[in-house]
Amino acid sequence: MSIPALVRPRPVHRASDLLAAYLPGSFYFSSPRGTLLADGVHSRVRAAGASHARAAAEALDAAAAAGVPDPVVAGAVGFRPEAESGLVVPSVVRRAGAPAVVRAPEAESGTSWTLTPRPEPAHYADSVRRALELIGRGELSKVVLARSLELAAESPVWVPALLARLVRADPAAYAFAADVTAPGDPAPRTLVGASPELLVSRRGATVLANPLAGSARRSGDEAQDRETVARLRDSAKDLGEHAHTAGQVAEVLGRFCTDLEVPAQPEVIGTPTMWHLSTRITGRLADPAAPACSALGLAEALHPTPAVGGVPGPAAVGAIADLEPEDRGYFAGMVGWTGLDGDGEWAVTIRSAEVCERTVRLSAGAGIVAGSEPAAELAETGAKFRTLLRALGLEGAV
Ligand SMILES: C=C(O[C@H]1C=CC=C(C(=O)O)[C@@H]1O)C(=O)O
Repeated sequence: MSIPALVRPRPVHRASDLLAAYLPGSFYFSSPRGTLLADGVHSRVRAAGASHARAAAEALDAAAAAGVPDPVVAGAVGFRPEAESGLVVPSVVRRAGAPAVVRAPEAESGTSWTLTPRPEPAHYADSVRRALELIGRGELSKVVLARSLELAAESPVWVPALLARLVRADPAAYAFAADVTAPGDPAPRTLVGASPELLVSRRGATVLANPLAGSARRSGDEAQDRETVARLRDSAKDLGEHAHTAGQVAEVLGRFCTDLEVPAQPEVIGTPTMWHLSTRITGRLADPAAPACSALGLAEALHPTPAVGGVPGPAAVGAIADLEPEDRGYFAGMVGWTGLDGDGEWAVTIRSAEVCERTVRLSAGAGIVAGSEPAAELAETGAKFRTLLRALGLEGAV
């Protein structure tokens, strides 16, 4: 006679209820795989140096021993993991299915904002030129250069409403809101966004990564978008930019997997505001029990992919430090969760903003390769801002 496995029944929630229950300080993450809302802090995960996976595994074991139901490590890690990290084991986790498609609510209007580009567009274009010189000298093949928009509202920004608009505008996105308050912040700080890019997801021994690179603005006009997609699919510059990213992600995952499936050609995927070249890479883990093979361990091994860093990686990270006047903070890092069994899901923190009371700092980057044009990269980063600007009711402001 077989003995039924002991299972802890999970409460059943609706994705829309979890979204409605989000409050600043909670952790929210939704994707086509499901929705997770986490509250309270059972413990904080403090990693020595850049490696969080081992500290996370220890924190999860301790939480399970203390009786925390369904323990997960959740939160965000910045572009420079040694500088910014906000990972916790929450006290309570609620899960639901993927967000449903509903009519996106109109963004608030009537708030007046001041907008400050950081750096000035001309400075960004100049940085692109300098990156092209490095590429011309053979020091780099690709580097992603980012810029930010700093917005200030008249009154505090209500993050739950902003998150709800992001989720409803694109229920298939990796949508998130994570508390990233740092000592010295005048008020709570939240990282919020709707990323199209899955860094890595793990379910049992199966892993999936979905690197994106190579982009075009989505106009909303069907005929024009058909042309744009056809051009993107054939663009040697974008295909090259994409190959750097997909190749590196496949190479890193190959170290952990017994078999890996990498499509020969990227496909084009769309968000409400952009088109991207996309490669879905799947693999089977050789040793799923190793902490390095947890979803967080794999995410750390992959970060920064050339979708946010460049090739070769260390030279690109150095060039970013030299050419970008502002620190990236949590932009172009990772956000997600990992459970006790090592399963989980981590997205790249792009199409995101850090919100602190009345201020919103949103950032976007573009991959620079031989053949890139400063004006086009400036326009591409501007187009990428639209995910957040739309949700703030500010599209067309830049
Ligand atoms: C760095 C960003 O996008 C990355 C992901 C998709 C396409 C990209 C590109 O075409 O440059 C970027 O690598 C961003 O949105 O800020």
